[in-house]
Amino acid sequence: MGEEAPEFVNGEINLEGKDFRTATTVGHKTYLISRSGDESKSTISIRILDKSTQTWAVPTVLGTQPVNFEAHSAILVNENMILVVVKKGAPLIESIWFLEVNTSFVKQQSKITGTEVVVWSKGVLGKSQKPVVISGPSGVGKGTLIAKLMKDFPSRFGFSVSHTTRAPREKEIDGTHYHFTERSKMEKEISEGKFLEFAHVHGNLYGTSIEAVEAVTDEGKRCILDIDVQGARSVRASSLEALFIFVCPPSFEELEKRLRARGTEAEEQIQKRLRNARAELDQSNTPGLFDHFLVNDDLETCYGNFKKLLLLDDGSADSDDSYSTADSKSTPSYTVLSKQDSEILLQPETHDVEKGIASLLALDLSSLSGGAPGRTRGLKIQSVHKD
Ligand SMILES: Nc1ncnc2c1ncn2[C@@H]1O[C@H](COP(=O)(O)OP(=O)(O)OP(=O)(O)O)[C@@H](O)[C@H]1O
Ligand SMILES: Nc1nc2c(ncn2[C@@H]2O[C@H](COP(=O)(O)O)[C@@H](O)[C@H]2O)c(=O)[nH]1
Repeated sequence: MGEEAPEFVNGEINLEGKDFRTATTVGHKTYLISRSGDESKSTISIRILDKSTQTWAVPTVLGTQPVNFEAHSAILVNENMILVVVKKGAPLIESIWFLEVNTSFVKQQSKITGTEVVVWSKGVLGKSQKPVVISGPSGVGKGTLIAKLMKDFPSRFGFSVSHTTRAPREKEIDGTHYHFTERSKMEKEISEGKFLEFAHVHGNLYGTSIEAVEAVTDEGKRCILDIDVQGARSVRASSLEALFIFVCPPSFEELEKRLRARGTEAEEQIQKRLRNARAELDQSNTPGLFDHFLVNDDLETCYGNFKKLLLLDDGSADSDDSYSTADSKSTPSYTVLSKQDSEILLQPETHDVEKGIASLLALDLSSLSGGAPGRTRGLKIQSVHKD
């Protein structure tokens, strides 16, 4: 594993002098978190000691992990997760991570892999607006509506770039319209838990990676997903809270006309898409699946109604959860000091306090939401000023 073996003193793990290693006990298990590699290219490795059997396990580690840090500190948040603060010399918010050890996602993945599982989730300040899922039959105009929204509100909305095994159309750019990928590669990544949802659509595999959604929300934008009805159903069943909109054609004849006029599909594919359209229109009526329906007859009218649903018609922003006012651009390094109820105190390095560039911080975890396989949101940070 590339790091030193743990030493024991009186039956406990000896951590003395090892600022790169922490041991956190959750129930009868102790999670040993160590840095492996050097400071310029360090990653975290994890081992689990089952105290009842005195056996070590190397868990399957999922999620995006913290990299390139000097040291870390850790504290138990609750029986489900450990807060890990890494020392990075980067804005504090880049340093706050959660290691999930017992959440429902961990249990689900443990069942699938048949191994011990831990999952990383990055901490994010404040909450984000609900992503918007847009579904509807091929050719109805989803892409056209989304393109108009992106053009009018580029700083407010971001598109979740899906993965697909279908071949790119002329003018489609890899990484912008889709991540065009090989089926075997995509299937492997699905089995590694990297996808929020996936479905076989019109003979190809399509899917939304967790990273695709997080990349948009990390930029502070509202995420738009253009996915089929099966995908919408999977997102409904996931932990991602979203707004679900179904776009209907004014008639089946008009849908066929648009699909043909677009000129991107061969006849066989057009026939397949039209057959699937009937099924999608039927399934869109599943109770509780879609929150809103839009009929895309006249484009401008439909776009106006779309904006109304997103509360954009009167020039006001959609409900915007306020973010913490803590200065997330400061770069002092912090370590975990103590925990009381849902508040964790973080201590800056002594010389940062002496220089007057840092004070104690209180991390309020009472409104956490989300979590692995996505980000852990709802963090609030406040400076604690001494009188
Ligand atoms: N209201 C409308 N009236 C007439 N044509 C339209 C309207 N909306 C979209 N179109 C046209 O219909 C065609 C299909 O639209 P678009 O590509 O946006 O559909 P889509 O739902 O995204 O399809 P897919 O699911 O296959 O990606 C395009 O050529 C587009 O210009
Ligand atoms: N379940 C998912 N469906 C997706 C995703 N990305 C796109 N789609 C849907 O596929 C069809 C066809 O798209 P096309 O670009 O080949 O015309 C369309 O209904 C999309 O909504 C996805 O990630 N997951």
